[in-house]
Amino acid sequence: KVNEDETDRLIVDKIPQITSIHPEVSLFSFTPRVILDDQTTLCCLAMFEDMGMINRWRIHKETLVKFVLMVKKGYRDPPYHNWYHAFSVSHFCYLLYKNLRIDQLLTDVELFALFVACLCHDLDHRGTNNAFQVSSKSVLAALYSSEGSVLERHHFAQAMCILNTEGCNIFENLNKRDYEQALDLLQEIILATDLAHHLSAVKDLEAMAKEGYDKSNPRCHTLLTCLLMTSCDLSDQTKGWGTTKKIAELIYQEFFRQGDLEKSMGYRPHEMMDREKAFIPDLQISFLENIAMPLYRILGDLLPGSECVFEAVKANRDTWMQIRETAKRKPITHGNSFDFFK
Ligand SMILES: Cc1nc2ccc(C(=O)NCC(C)C)cc2n2c(-c3cc(OC(C)(C)C)ccc3Cl)nnc12
Ligand SMILES: [Mg+2]
Ligand SMILES: [Zn+2]
Repeated sequence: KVNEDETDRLIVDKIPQITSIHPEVSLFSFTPRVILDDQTTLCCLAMFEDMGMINRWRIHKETLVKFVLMVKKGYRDPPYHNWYHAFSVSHFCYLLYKNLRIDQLLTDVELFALFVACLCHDLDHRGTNNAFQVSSKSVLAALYSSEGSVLERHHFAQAMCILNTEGCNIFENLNKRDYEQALDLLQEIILATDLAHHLSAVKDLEAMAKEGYDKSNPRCHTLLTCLLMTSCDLSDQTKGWGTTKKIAELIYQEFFRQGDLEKSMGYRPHEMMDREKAFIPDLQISFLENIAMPLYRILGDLLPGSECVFEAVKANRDTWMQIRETAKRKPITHGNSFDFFK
């Protein structure tokens, strides 16, 4: 049960002007993880309000409060895939709206579905990846492994459960057409956060970046919403080095716990999940060069004004290269992968 007095207070109090939460909240340089946990719900309400979504979709304030609190409660507390990840991902979607006016490229239903997908996209994440669902024969694998994207199908199912909970359906006042489209988009966008799905779409994304975005082409809309979702999902990498370093600590805490579990089950874990083999600078340079930088380069090609975002990711890759050189000269003392974070 979401506690009553928090809900009541959020319902009664007027939604504040978003800049009253932090004057720099609309800048790409702003790091949403500085916002205190009990302020994140209020900030979500303020983002919905500032994007004009409460009026446009006739969302009942009480319904919105209950929805956001249920989503927040729907996250577990692994080191990385927790509520703060969903909140920071959603904040980047808000930045794309405020700074790059993505509302001029997408329909208002697509924009609404994208923001809701950001909030819901990792619901009930267990801190283990899709491969682990299958190898550990988890309940989720039993449910979804025949279709693939096991975790992402579960995240979507959890979002549907919340929308179907009494008093939490923020789509309730959409007309039939918008309602059906919003749910279809929500599923499509959440499924797009499967790394395998993204990697299979990169060729098409690069082609679209080359040809240019055609607002009259439905395929372009689909590709762009998926790209914006994955850009939000990785947005910690677009901030300063402090954030990049902190996120690496959290991600590898989560990865190494999975590796420990795999070892206890008699499996040999992926090197990046094996605390005895992982060399974090190399792994992060590879992730940034092979996944993050190509993603934000395409974003920069498609959205004028977002070049600064790509530059920030590149700068973080460069810092990892400096760390790598220093670390290579000074061998790791007692084989602890986290020495870089001292
Ligand atoms: C800092 C950071 N390092 C990472 C290092 C490695 C990997 C990984 O899975 N490598 C597997 C091999 C086969 C390539 C992911 C990493 N990662 C993600 C991430 C991105 C995802 O997919 C989208 C959003 C579609 C890109 C899905 C899940 C996650 Cl956890 N988010 N931040 C990170
Ligand atoms: Mg995910
Ligand atoms: Zn995510």
